[in-house]
Amino acid sequence: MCDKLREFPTDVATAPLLRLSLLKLMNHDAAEIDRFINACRDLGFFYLHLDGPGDTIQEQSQHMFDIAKDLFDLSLEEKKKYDFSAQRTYFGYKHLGGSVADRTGRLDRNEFYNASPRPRNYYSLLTHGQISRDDILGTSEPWPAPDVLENQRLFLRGFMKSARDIVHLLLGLLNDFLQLPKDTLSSMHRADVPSGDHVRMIKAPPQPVDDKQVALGEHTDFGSITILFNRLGGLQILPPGADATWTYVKPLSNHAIINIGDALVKFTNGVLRSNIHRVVSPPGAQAQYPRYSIAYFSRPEDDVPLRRLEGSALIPPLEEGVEEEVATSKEWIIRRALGSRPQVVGDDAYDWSKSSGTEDISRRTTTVS
Ligand SMILES: O=C(O)CCC(=O)C(=O)O
Ligand SMILES: [Fe+2]
Repeated sequence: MCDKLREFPTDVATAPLLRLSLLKLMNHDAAEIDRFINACRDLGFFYLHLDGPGDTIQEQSQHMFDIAKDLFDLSLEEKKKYDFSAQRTYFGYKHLGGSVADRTGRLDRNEFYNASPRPRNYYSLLTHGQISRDDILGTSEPWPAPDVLENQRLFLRGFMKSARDIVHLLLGLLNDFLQLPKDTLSSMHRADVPSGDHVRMIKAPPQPVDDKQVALGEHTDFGSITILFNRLGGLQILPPGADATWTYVKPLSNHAIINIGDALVKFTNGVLRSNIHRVVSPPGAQAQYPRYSIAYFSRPEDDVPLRRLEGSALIPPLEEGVEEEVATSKEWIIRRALGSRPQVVGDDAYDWSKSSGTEDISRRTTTVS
């Protein structure tokens, strides 16, 4: 399949992510499931080979890149009409430099747009029986959206449905591994209940050769599982351990990049790992091109408390004396997503700790598991 990957330099070290097969996981191949579990525990990042059952989402992801290009080609004035952050939502547009990207207070070098699968009044329509419960992913954007997205609403919905199917397969396998009561994880990710699920389109322009900075600041993802499509390098992960150094994740054709987010770390008291990652300028000759990426974020339903789950012998108890600071999924995401935006939280955006997630657990510098 032609997916416009550009040549990745051969002299750059890359992260040794496992390459897992969607087909094998769907077929409950025991060895593949073991590899999957190891990937979720050790790094929290892996490649998912999509050929076969993932052909549709691969095709959809190609089209998502076209949509992203059309979207970001709009004028800044037009795009800013869809910045709703003053209304304390992370849905909508974030302009270039709209968030703090590192501890020294430098600003990011990317713009992005978070598109929700549901119409703004989806839940009230649902309550009043005006749309059916099995109209799983809604039919429009929750907030006003530019025509380039409005016109693609059905398509976006199809893409998100494909992504959700993969997420639910993976949640089911994790549920089995953790020996949690059946459907514990999937029942916290129901499609017809409010959640922060969305697709993000990102664009990072080429940076001045002599002034390259972090394009997207280091973070762990806030939710459960992320499905990411990359064509250019630039994504880097920080493996566990005190001596770890940033390592590029090389985009592979016919593969998505999957990673675990904070919610699964909290649910499992650190059995699963949410890896710290960031985006820098693409390596080598790739740096001259604008970098687009597409991410689907799956998050627990808004009201789900992010805390250790009961009911699994595999999830260790909290350490003696440790009390969990419990936030709901929605509170956690709002704090993290908007906490680094000066436009929303003022000077607090420069206090890195105020928008942090499970990074300290992710480093694994104090405990060995
Ligand atoms: O653009 C990428 O490759 C990664 C984006 C990312 O980590 C995010 O949006 O959370
Ligand atoms: Fe991320």
